[in-house]
Amino acid sequence: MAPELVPGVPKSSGFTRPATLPSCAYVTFLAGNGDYVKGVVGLAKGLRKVKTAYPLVVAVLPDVPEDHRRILESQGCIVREIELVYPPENQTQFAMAYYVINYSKLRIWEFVEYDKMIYLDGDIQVYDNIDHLFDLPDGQFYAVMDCFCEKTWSHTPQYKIGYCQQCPDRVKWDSEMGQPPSLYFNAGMFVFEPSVLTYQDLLKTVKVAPTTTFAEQDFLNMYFRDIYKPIPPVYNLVLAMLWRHPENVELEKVKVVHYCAAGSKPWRYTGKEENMQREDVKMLVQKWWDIYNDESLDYKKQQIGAVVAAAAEQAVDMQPFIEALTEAGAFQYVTAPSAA
Ligand SMILES: O=c1ccn([C@@H]2O[C@H](COP(=O)(O)OP(=O)(O)O)[C@@H](O)[C@H]2O)c(=O)[nH]1
Ligand SMILES: OC[C@H]1O[C@H](O[C@@H]2[C@@H](O)[C@H](O)[C@@H](O)[C@H](O)[C@@H]2O)[C@H](O)[C@@H](O)[C@H]1O
Ligand SMILES: [Mn+2]
Repeated sequence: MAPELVPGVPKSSGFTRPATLPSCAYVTFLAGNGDYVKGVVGLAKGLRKVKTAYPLVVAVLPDVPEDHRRILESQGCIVREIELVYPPENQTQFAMAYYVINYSKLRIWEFVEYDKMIYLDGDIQVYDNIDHLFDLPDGQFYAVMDCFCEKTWSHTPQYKIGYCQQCPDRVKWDSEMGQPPSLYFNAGMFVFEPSVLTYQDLLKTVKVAPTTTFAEQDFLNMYFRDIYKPIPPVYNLVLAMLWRHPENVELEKVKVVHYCAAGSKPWRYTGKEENMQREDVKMLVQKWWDIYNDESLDYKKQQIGAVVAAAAEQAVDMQPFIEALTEAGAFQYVTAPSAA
């Protein structure tokens, strides 16, 4: 009999996979012992809520403490330790000082047990299933176009003349300034194919690349410029788009929200920063918390529920197991419909 197909299970897990079925996974990045772990827990629960068929791998730097790693594993994440990637010696002032650690995202190209991965920042939430992105044609780098209108871009020529790729006709690029900037993506979400050759070339190139304000985001845009393919903004709503380009946003259709505007990280939200009192921002922050606080989305409860439902379907009497588990305090359990 053909081996059971378990989509997204890495080959190394002992399952036999037909060569034709690609192995896919979501991957995020976690550094430090701070509160970004809440972002990753929220992401894991959000992906479960939209019933993704694929696992979430968390690439952790060595400074992520054991207890945070245990929390992530208890939420069904695959925790993989990676080494720090140091950017070359530089005098550049990054837009955010902590961007210096973001170069370590490059390590995910080494996860070659997966044929295709979707990278998601820890400050992203997925509100609709996006598994279909794994079916995009190979050989391209897919991501959503960023916006140049936030103050974080004030150092750039495009900001100085008010040009933004989100609305190239509002203020046209002045050809006297040379070529307009190439299409530029936000590196908080992208679809890519792990590869040892690409990984080695990335690490070699980053050592000699100029360091710039948006650190690894700028570097990835330079590196993948020739194969970058924009995908619709519903797959990565850079929050500032709500007030910078509302004409490009249909909020009810948005599948992925990126809480990257200053003050918008839900787990740190105070509402004090600019734009943070907007009704749409407050709604999106609440939406994130509703998932984060939803215990029915916790990994353990979901798994037991799935096992019992499957057993009920196969008319297996789970009562003795449920009584034993309940006595052991494993969970407050609503008895599954009787198999009879
Ligand atoms: O202290 C930190 C800062 C950043 N990150 C990771 O690096 C990503 C990029 O940083 P951030 O999202 O804050 O950048 P932004 O998208 O806001 O520019 C985060 O989403 C996290 O996955 C982290 O784990 N710990
Ligand atoms: O290290 C550089 C970072 O650059 C990007 O964030 C920026 C960028 O998108 C600007 O365009 C926005 O104005 C800004 O708000 C936002 O924080 C990525 O989201 C993040 O993952 C990371 O790569
Ligand atoms: Mn982010």
